[in-house]
Amino acid sequence: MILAELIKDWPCEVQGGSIRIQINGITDEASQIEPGNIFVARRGKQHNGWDFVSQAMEKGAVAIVYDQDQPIQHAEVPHIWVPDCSTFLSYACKAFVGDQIELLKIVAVTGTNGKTTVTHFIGQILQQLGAKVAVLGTLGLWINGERQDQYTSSMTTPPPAYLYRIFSQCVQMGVTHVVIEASSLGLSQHRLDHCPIDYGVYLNMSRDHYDEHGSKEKYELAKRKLTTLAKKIIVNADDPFCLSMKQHHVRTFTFGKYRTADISIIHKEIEDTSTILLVQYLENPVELKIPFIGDHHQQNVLAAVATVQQLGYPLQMIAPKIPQLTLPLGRQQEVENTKGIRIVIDYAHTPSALAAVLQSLKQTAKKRLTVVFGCGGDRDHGKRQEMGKVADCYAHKIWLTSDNPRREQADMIIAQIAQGIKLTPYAIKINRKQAIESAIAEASPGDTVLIAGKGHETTQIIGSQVVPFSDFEISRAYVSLLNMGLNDE
Ligand SMILES: CC(=O)N[C@H]1[C@@H](OP(=O)(O)OP(=O)(O)OC[C@H]2O[C@@H](n3ccc(=O)[nH]c3=O)[C@H](O)[C@@H]2O)O[C@H](CO)[C@@H](O)[C@@H]1O[C@H](C)C(=O)N[C@@H](C)C(=O)N[C@H](CCC(=O)O)C(=O)O
Ligand SMILES: Nc1ncnc2c1ncn2[C@@H]1O[C@H](COP(=O)(O)OP(=O)(O)OP(=O)(O)O)[C@@H](O)[C@H]1O
Ligand SMILES: N[C@H](CCC[C@H](N)C(=O)O)C(=O)O
Repeated sequence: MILAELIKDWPCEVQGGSIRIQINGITDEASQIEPGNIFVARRGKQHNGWDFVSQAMEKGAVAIVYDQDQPIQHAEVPHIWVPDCSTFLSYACKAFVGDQIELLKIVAVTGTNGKTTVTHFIGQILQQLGAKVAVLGTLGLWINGERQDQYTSSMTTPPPAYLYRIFSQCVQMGVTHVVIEASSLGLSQHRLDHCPIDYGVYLNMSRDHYDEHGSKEKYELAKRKLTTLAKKIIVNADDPFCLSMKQHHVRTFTFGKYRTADISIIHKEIEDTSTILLVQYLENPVELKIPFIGDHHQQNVLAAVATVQQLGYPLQMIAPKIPQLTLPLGRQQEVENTKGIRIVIDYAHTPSALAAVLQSLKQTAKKRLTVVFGCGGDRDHGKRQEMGKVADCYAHKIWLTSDNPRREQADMIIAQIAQGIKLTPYAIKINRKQAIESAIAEASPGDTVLIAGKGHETTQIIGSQVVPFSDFEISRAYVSLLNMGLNDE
């Protein structure tokens, strides 16, 4: 593509070089520049992209985009001033891949909890119905249920330089539907600004990321942005915030527990490990046999069913696919053992997620319920005490430990969580491996041990160090020691 063509419809001022040059990509990460790319020198909270212009030039950048008052450094290439680098980045990455992505049906799911779960449920249902589906989010890129290891962004909602490259690859591979997670930070940081989203799904709204956004209001405003990006919104009518999104869009569809929703639950039965819902849309009720229990999973399945219905598949075709649904990695993942203890790994890292998973485990717990968890460093401080309160409410024993302390002190984070615990006995073990092993060692047959917060994660971030760490592998290794009797006293 010719640079002049790319920038002709965007407000900008150009100095130096020529804009009649061929470009072959755009990025704001200097280390990712390949010869022929444009470097967008974006100012962030940690760094100023302008400081990496020389690195970008050495790697072969052919133009620099910036939005600050800076003297030109490399007059041999065009310096393009734009009002805002982040929105330009989103616009330019989309323009670079062109109209081909209009061939894709794009669904974006937002909510405090359940985005990964619902995107994967939608993907699983569509795949069973014969579509070729890409699912993109916290667990990376999956196409028809297979993880694509070549995909490298660690973000839930990938920045534009990744997003549009993936869309373009999806078109080449014959993908028909792309289901993405729209995180609040992804929305506020303009990662999705020019994305042609057909359906925006609003799942739920509660506390998370208040510090990163600056306030509860700014977090909510970020979530609201999806109403301006999606052609139609699909809304959880049981959640007041989600329902209020109807005021901001003319095309809405609702799902929920009550008959006022477009798709609603008219009858429910809970069995040992499954839930049967009778749901209704217009006059035809259908039965959904959900292979899990827990109110949150009813919400997730209903959201997925509503979305697939809106994509054009009748409920009668969707219903037979529901019993085959599986939870994504690290979501209520069981660790098998011969000691009769139920050990569950789960990604709950917000107060409402922790409440949801503890509530559903309590429904089936035969004896005591123990929870092992911590809270992430450099993330919302206010949720820590709230998570302490939730654990206090449901568990018989709490083990407080580290969860990616990042640049904070793990013991300080734990002290903030402990402020929420009033009645339940708790123990502190900063070393997460020891905390997990102690909780399992202390459990008796019939007890349930929930290890929450890190789910599928395979690392622990301490300061600037990233060390291998998996709740699942540590628990599995420990139970196999127990199974061999090596740890019996
Ligand atoms: C708060 C936040 O989201 N920050 C993201 C944001 O940082 P930032 O805007 O402050 O950028 P910065 O790091 O100051 O860098 C400024 C510019 O310099 C460039 N740079 C920087 C350093 C360098 O060596 N070379 C270089 O070129 C950067 O690419 C960037 O263009 O842009 C960076 C580059 O894309 C991201 O790495 C960074 O994610 C941080 C690491 C992060 O952890 N984000 C998390 C909180 C996040 O976004 N999470 C949500 C999911 C949340 C959820 O699901 O609950 C997500 O969508 O992933
Ligand atoms: N609908 C829901 N309501 C409340 N909690 C939920 C819901 N769905 C899932 N959870 C809980 O939240 C945890 C994380 O789920 P999931 O990964 O699907 O959410 P997410 O929104 O994608 O999180 P993140 O974007 O931070 O990765 C689950 O392990 C479960 O404990
Ligand atoms: N997407 C979330 C995941 C948090 C997971 C938890 N283990 C933590 O590190 O806080 C975030 O980046 O805030």
